[in-house]
Amino acid sequence: SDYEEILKYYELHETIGTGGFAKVKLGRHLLTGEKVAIKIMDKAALGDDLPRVKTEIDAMKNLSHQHVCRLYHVIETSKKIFMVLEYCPGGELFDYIVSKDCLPEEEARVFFRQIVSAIAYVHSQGYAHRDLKPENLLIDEERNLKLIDFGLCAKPKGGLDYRLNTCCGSPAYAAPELIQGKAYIGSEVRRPVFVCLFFRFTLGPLPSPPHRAFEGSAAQIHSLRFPPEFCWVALLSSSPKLSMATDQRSAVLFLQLGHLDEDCVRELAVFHNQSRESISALISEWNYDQMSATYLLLQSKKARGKRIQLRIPS
Ligand SMILES: COc1cccc(Nc2ncc(-c3ccc(C(=O)NCC(=O)Nc4ccccc4)cc3)c(OCC3CCNCC3)n2)c1
Repeated sequence: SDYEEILKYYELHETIGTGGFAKVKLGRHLLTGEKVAIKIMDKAALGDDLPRVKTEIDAMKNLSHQHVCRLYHVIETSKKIFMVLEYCPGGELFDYIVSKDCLPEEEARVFFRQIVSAIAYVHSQGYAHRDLKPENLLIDEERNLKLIDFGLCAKPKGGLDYRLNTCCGSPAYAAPELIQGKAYIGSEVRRPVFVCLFFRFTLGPLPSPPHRAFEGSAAQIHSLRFPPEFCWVALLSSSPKLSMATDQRSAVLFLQLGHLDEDCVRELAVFHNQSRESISALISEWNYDQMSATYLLLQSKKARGKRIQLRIPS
């Protein structure tokens, strides 16, 4: 069956989300005990959207950043594609904001910085996300944000400055220039909704269509009853450019990828009864198979201060 291969390495548990053509189940990696999110796509249902999934998988293989959800393992069978991804126990940012009614400014500021850092990084790798919304921002165990995407990301052929025309993403969160059908540059589209969602405001009846509220002068924005003390106008200014300082830490991460974590390599070498050199060579191929998935999950476990002991499957 199509589940034979995935069940060799993971337990499958309840469904935690369904997107357009994907179902996401909670899983557990047998060797490390780590929870994972397993995105299951049916190749027939994907139809001519299949290339977009390949684009997403290639994108994920090139994206390694502390605020972008990590891809661990890809398994393809005759009918299905399984993507084993980082599980975020905190769920969606959207639910978190609603549950707290409003975020304290300091917390909103930290989240906002993490989003800008993730987006700047994704852009620096030549990708435009194109469906940025609170449902696609998840909270990890340290209450940091992780950017995800349900396969809408685009790597414009003409590079990032190529003028994208397809109006995509979710209308409710779209920036004015998108709704007005203007050609836009993927990396410059405004994100007014984040300013709203993050700053204390009571969810009054949004003027319809919602994006109208962000046009023009600050006066209209008061109609959203923004507390005046927030200096948000700069973010909603008419020039869409957000200066995105890429986060230096992601560069460090890339360097780390060059040097594998000795403890994790040793644990795998012992488990597989192989030399550390042969294990390091296998991991460094980054085939997104069981070897690299186990290495990444051990590294994540170690980063959280947990023991990295591989279990002999019972
Ligand atoms: C505790 O209760 C809860 C409750 C809810 C969730 C969780 N946790 C939890 N952890 C992990 C996931 C997940 C991670 C990655 C991807 C993905 O598709 N990556 C691909 C990707 O990131 N591309 C990409 C990124 C950046 C640039 C370019 C491409 C898909 C799903 C999840 O999903 C559940 C859905 C539910 C519907 N809304 C969206 C999330 N849920 C936990």
